[in-house]
Formats: sequence, C-alpha cells, structure tokens
Amino acid sequence: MNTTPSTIAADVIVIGFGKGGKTAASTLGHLGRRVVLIEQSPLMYGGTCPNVGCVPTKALVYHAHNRREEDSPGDWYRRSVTTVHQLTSSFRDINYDVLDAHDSLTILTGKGTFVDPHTVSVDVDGRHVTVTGDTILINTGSEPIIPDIKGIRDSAHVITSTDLIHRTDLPAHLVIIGGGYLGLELGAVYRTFGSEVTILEMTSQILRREDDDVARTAISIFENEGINIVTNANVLEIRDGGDGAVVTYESNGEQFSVEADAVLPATGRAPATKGLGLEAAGVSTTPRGAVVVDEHLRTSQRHIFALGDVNGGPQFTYVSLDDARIVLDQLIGEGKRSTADRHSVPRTLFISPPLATVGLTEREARAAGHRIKVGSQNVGEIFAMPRAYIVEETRGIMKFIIDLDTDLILGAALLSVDSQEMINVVSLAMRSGTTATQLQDSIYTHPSSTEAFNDVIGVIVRSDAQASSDAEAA
Ligand SMILES: Cc1cc2nc3c(=O)[nH]c(=O)nc-3n(C[C@H](O)[C@H](O)[C@H](O)COP(=O)(O)OP(=O)(O)OC[C@H]3O[C@@H](n4cnc5c(N)ncnc54)[C@H](O)[C@@H]3O)c2cc1C
Ligand SMILES: NC(=O)c1ccc[n+]([C@@H]2O[C@H](COP(=O)([O-])OP(=O)(O)OC[C@H]3O[C@@H](n4cnc5c(N)ncnc54)[C@H](O)[C@@H]3O)[C@@H](O)[C@H]2O)c1
Repeated sequence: MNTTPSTIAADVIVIGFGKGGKTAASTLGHLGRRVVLIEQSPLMYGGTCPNVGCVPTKALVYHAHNRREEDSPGDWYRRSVTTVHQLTSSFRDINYDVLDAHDSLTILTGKGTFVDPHTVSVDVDGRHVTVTGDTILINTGSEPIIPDIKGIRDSAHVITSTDLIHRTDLPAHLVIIGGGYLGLELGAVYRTFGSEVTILEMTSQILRREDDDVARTAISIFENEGINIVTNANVLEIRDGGDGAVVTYESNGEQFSVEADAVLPATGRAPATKGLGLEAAGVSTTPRGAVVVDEHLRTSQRHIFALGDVNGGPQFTYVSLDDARIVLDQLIGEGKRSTADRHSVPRTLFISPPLATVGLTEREARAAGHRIKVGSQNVGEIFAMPRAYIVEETRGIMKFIIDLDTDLILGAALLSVDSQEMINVVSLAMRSGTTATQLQDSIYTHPSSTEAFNDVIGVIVRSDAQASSDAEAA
C-alpha cells in the first residue's frame, strides 16, 4: 500500500537525484533538516553519472580493452554490458539506501512540477502528493539534443547514448553524429569492442580547442584504430531500409551515403527544464532553457537554487558536486563560495589513452598576451616514465604551457595513460600557485605516471625568451 501522505511540509525540497542534489540532500538530512528528494525514475537514483553516464561508459572502456584473443567480439561485448549493468544497479541501490538512511529525509519517486514558488507536486504510484518547502534545489540535469535532420525522429535505428549502452548486441556499424565528448568516447569504445565506427562532425576539425600538436596526435591514434572521422559533415537525411538505416551526408561539396545498424546523435545536451513548471515558480530561464543563476546559484527566486547541468554551466559531475558546495555554503556555511572562484578546472576525454587538459592551450596563452615557454614530449620518449612501457601504452604527448615571467603553469594537455589522475595534480598546482619548477622537482613515486613531470616540464620545445633574444640579435 502507498503510505505516502498527500501533503508534506519540508525545510528543503530537492528536485532531481543528481550529484549536486543528492550531496546537498544528504548533508542537510544528516543535520536533521526535513528534506524531500524527488526523482522521476526508479532507474535513476543517483542521477545520470552512475546510471547512464560516466560510470557505465568508463566501465565499458575498461572492459573493451580486456577481451582475449579467444573471445568473440559479440560475446565479449554482451558479457561486458551485463557486468556493467550489475555495477550500475548496485550503485543505484547504494545511492538510494545511503539517502534513505536519514530519518528526516524522504525520497519520492515521480516527476516533480512546480505549482507555485514554494510548492511542488509529484505523482507517486498514482497518488498525488503536494510538497511545500522553504528552500528548493533544482537538480534535474540535461537531456540529449536531437538535431533537426530529415527522418531522424522516424528511424528505428536512431538511439540515445542510454539506449546504446543498454543494448546487448554489438552494432556492426555505428554512425555517430557529432565528434565531441560523447561521440569520441563512445566511438573509441565501440571500435575497440569491434564495431565499424563513423563519426560525422559538422565543424572542420575534432578537438578544435586543443593545440595542433595535441589534436594531431589524438587524431592519428583514432586513424590507426580504424575510426572513420568525417569533418565538415552536413547530415541531410536518415532513412530506414533493409536491416538498418542509410545516413546521407554532404562533406566538402560531395554527397555520401553510409549504412548503419545504429545511429547515435551526440550533438550536445540541453538543460532538462521541460515540464518543471518554472513559470509557476517565477524562475527565469535563458533562451536555451537553462535556469538563470547568480554566482551563488540562486535563481530569480532567492529561495530557489539550481545545481548541475540544469543551470547551463559546464556539464561535468564534479562541477555539479562543486555547485552543491556553493549552495550548502549559502544554506549552512559562511556564504563565501561562488562560481567566480572556480579556476583551473580539469577535464578528461576518456579515449585510449585519455586526453586530460587544464587551463590555457598554447594558442590561448599567446592570444591572452602571455610570454610563454612550452615543455613537451611524446610519451614514448619520456624516460623518467617507465610506466608507459610497463602497461604497454606508449602513445600520446604531454605538454605544459608555462608563464616565462612568473614560472606559473598556465595550462597542460596530457594525452597519456593515467592522465585522468595526473591532471588533478597539475590543476591543484595551478590553484595553489605552485611553480612549474616546483612541480618538475617534486618527489613522485616510482614507477608512476606522474614522475613524467620530472622530465617533460624541463624539455622546452618553444620559448618566447629565445624568440626575443633572436629578435635582439637580428
Ligand atoms: C554518456 C555520458 C557520459 C558522461 N561522462 C562523464 C564523465 O566521464 N565525467 C563527467 O564529469 N561527466 C560526464 N558526463 C556528464 C555528467 O553525467 C553530467 O554532467 C552530470 O551527471 C550532471 O549531474 P546533475 O547533478 O546536473 O544531474 P543528473 O545526474 O543528470 O541528475 C538529474 C536527475 O534529475 C531527474 N529529473 C529530471 N527532471 C525531473 C523532474 N521534473 N522531477 C524529478 N526528477 C527529475 C533525472 O531523472 C536525473 O536522475 C557524462 C554524460 C553522459 C550522458
Ligand atoms: N569525459 C567527460 O567528462 C564527458 C563525457 C561525455 C559527456 N560529457 C558531457 O556531456 C556533454 C554532452 O556531450 P556531447 O558530446 O553530446 O556534446 P559536445 O558539446 O561535447 O559535442 C557535440 C559535438 O557535436 C557537433 N555537432 C552539433 N550538431 C551537429 C550536427 N547537426 N551534425 C554534426 N555534428 C554536430 C558539435 O560541433 C560538437 O563537436 C558534454 O558537454 C560534456 O560536458 C562529459
């Protein structure tokens, strides 16, 4: 029997069980605040990341590389997907149980909709529940953008990333529209599992924010893996026929058609605000549908906050977590934290090897007027880093952009085994004002990947000091 009361008065309502929302809910619940956490789907306790985002996709990267010669690609893929689902299912249960353990916290499963600025309605198992709250946190995440392409909504073979990682049959040919985070990561992982992969990117280059040397190294790795990347691609139509879909696109003035048994649009994600009733709450949104927030993540209604992807900020789990720190600081702290304090936030693209970056690229540093020097080496040539040889992954490049005048690190790009870990050290160094020389001369364990810094930072391949002295001599 559904015993949920039809009205609940709460101190804090959290709409959406994402990283920011659950962290804030748990902390406030622990302090005895009456918290109601509303999640629309029983398959999403814990949010996107552990259920259909970071965790399953990175687990698939791991499993894709572990196939033995004797395993057939299809069987290995099916086995991997099953194992990954067991993992996500256990994470989902843990997420629910940890929050449910707080006496003052109630989890309601149903879609939350604002009725007015202090009231949210939820249908729980067919029963209408009205929740009132002094403070409300919106943490509803984002959803895939489906581009306006002829036939895309009619094709049975067009799938989301969630559909893709849940299917147990390995697609023979996967066509991905968009060569950003999702397109490159999933393209790389399905290629490793054994699919033929074509990525159709509309701009003139993938990884276009990166410097040419870094982008070129990554692109040559993709090419060697046999991933077909088409740039300047304008997808014209998707039409079902036979066992799959035919994707027609135009690139550099020529028209092409490619057959696919799965087509994944990976063209960005938009804030999930549809059906939330934000108008009833008096909460403003941007033209792209993101909730408008100030640097303390307060919306146009002071008692309503928005955390994570829904506020239109960078779409990363750790940014949503940091949003929770800011909101908690407003609610129970000193009110000092703000999004304006955030800098040197690292990123990792989980291809193989991963590409982890932080701060400025060489191009951006020069454009910003810095005099710089660049320390860089190919991973296979970093003799201080035998780990690359130990784990048989010597592909990649590491690059540091250093301010010539202050010796501070302005940015780094690490395309290397373990770079998702190393980049956090660089990011911390940048935030704490550690100089490049200090980072280079630090004591690191051996054999580790971080000890590469002992070499790379000192291998200066370009320096504005050299350029100025050459100019003086001339
Ligand atoms: C395939 C994929 C891989 C990714 N990989 C990475 C990665 O490696 N690293 C990384 O940092 N980021 C990654 N991301 C991005 C990351 O998952 C998101 O930035 C992050 O999960 C956003 O968290 P959030 O707190 O905003 O909300 P989410 O975790 O998205 O949670 C929002 C929740 O709100 C619920 N909800 C929505 N509307 C309502 C409503 N009206 N009522 C009740 N509930 C509602 C949803 O069901 C969902 O559970 C990935 C994303 C995807 C899709
Ligand atoms: N490792 C990670 O941290 C990670 C992994 C996956 C996703 N994410 C997050 O999820 C978000 C969504 O990822 P995403 O890859 O969907 O978005 P994205 O913004 O990273 O990339 C979208 C790509 O699609 C291209 N594109 C857009 N419309 C197109 C069209 N009609 N035809 C062809 N190409 C088109 C864009 O030029 C761009 O390169 C990212 O912003 C990222 O923050 C993070």
